[in-house]
Amino acid sequence: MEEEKSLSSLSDSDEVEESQIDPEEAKDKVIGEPEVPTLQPRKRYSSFISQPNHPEVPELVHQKSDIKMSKKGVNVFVRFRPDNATEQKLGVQCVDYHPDQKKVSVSCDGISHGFNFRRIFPPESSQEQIFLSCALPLVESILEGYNCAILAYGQTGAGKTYSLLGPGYDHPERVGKCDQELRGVAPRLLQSIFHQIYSTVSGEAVYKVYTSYIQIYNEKIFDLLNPAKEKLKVYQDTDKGLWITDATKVPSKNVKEVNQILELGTKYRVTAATNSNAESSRSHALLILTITKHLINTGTYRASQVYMVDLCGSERISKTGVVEERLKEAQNINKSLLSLGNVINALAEKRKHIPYRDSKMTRLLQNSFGGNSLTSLLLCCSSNSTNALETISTLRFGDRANMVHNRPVINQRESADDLRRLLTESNVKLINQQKVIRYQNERIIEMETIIRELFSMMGSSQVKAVQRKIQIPLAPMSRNPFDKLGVNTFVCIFSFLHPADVLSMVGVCKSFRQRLKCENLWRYFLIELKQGRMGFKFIPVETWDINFDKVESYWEIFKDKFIKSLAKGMPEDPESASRGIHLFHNMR
Ligand SMILES: Nc1ncnc2c1ncn2[C@@H]1O[C@H](COP(=O)(O)OP(=O)(O)OP(=O)(O)O)[C@@H](O)[C@H]1O
Repeated sequence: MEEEKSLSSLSDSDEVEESQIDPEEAKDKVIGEPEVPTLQPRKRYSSFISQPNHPEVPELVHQKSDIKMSKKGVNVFVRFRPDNATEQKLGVQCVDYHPDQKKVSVSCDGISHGFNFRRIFPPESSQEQIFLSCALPLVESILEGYNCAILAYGQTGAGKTYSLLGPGYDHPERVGKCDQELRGVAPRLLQSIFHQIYSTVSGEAVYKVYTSYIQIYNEKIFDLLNPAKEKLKVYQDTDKGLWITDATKVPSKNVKEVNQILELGTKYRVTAATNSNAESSRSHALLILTITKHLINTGTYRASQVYMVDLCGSERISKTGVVEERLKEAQNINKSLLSLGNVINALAEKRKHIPYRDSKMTRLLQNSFGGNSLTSLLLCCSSNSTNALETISTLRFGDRANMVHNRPVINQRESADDLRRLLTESNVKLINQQKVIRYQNERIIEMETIIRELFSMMGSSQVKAVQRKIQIPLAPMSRNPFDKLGVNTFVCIFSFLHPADVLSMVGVCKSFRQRLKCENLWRYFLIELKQGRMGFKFIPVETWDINFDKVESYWEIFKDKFIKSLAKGMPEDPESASRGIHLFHNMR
């Protein structure tokens, strides 16, 4: 199995050779294989998804959430579970739900306590509703490279494991075996993440997913995937962020593999029977997903960590009736939850010192509360009067968590190899462009020579005929026929080139740009643009019915954009260039 490394510490050498893995074949792989799979999105998965009832991803097809997660704040949700048999006998309902699903009031000893949260779920709410609100809106951010945390908090027996994982997740042999509609937030989130990964357009990104599963028991961190590893340590630095040394990270390709990891871990998670819960979790469990995304086109690596946290329940020792070993556990559980409460209070009050180091749990959740993470906190409560005090205490905790501000950022870094590759590609492009420019320049010189020869062969009567036709007075002293006609050789060449070529050459070739100082050339070019004749190399003069009176207004529109940097000198004879072009078209 691969050892834990911080996400951001993944160096290029950590990335194994990329291979395309067929998700079908991936299903049969066993956990703990040494190779790190790369999850290449497949186009065919996209088409699966567009078929509404395809068996591969049936329940994901129409999933939508009406919740918009706050990135800065902790998003607090509340779920009330149905009464159990004892509660039904001993108590009554003490909760009033407001129809807006955001307000709730709890009655205790004749006093009503009101609270506001992002959404409140009454006992009849389904597992799917919880997932759609608390977790689905995070999926996009997770795959963008944000850290996310989903935490279940509440009194013992209030439904944290049920909501986060599902019924049966306290028993290794029942992990992942519950009915589909009873699956909790975490398995649904995993499915959604893998679904998104495989349905991204192939070739854009390559993903890798690793899973870790740890527990905090009696203030020590244990690796649930390798119980021989005890007392794991938490480290933090500005570069690598927060990481747990030595925690096993298992490369995972699909939900089935993560379920196998959960199954393995659940064997070692400490649970015990208490008066409040026949299968009470005695440790805080953290399922940690590490997702790396390599964006091929930009050579960027993004990495996110997803914390799915099933906290132990707060409990009144007198009520739960625990003794000896269980009592020590209960004291430790309460102590760490108290530390969490203190951290939340300090953050809510914007104190300078936040006591993250008071317990292992608060240290590990440093990103989730007040740090680099998007956080969804699910408060699990009973709505029965026998638990009213605990419910109020849970809701007060959530009330303070509402005031906590986080600072999530996309975890991103560039890969040196990819940057080198992109640089080489740009250099090759540049060399090719330079070749094209050289070729074009050679052609221009060649054409200039031909045109000069052509003009020198023209007798003075021919030149006069041309002059009469276009009504340009001859400059009597000029020796060069070009000058006589008021035509610049380069202007002539310009009229032979495709305007798009001209523009691209101007963009890349300094000497070309310098020769194109004459404003009239630009006028000509703009007229061509305006008249939509960019597609023709030679423009028949018959169709060339430009109203020269309007040239000024075209010119005004584009002058600033095109000319400012290019045409510093004003033409000596503003008419000459356009006349020259006109002449050339007439001659052809
Ligand atoms: N929404 C619900 N609908 C039906 N049954 C529920 C619901 N929530 C919890 N339960 C049941 O209540 C019992 C206690 O739930 P669970 O073990 O999830 O509590 P917990 O908060 O994780 O407790 P602990 O902190 O002691 O581990 C379980 O039998 C569970 O199946």
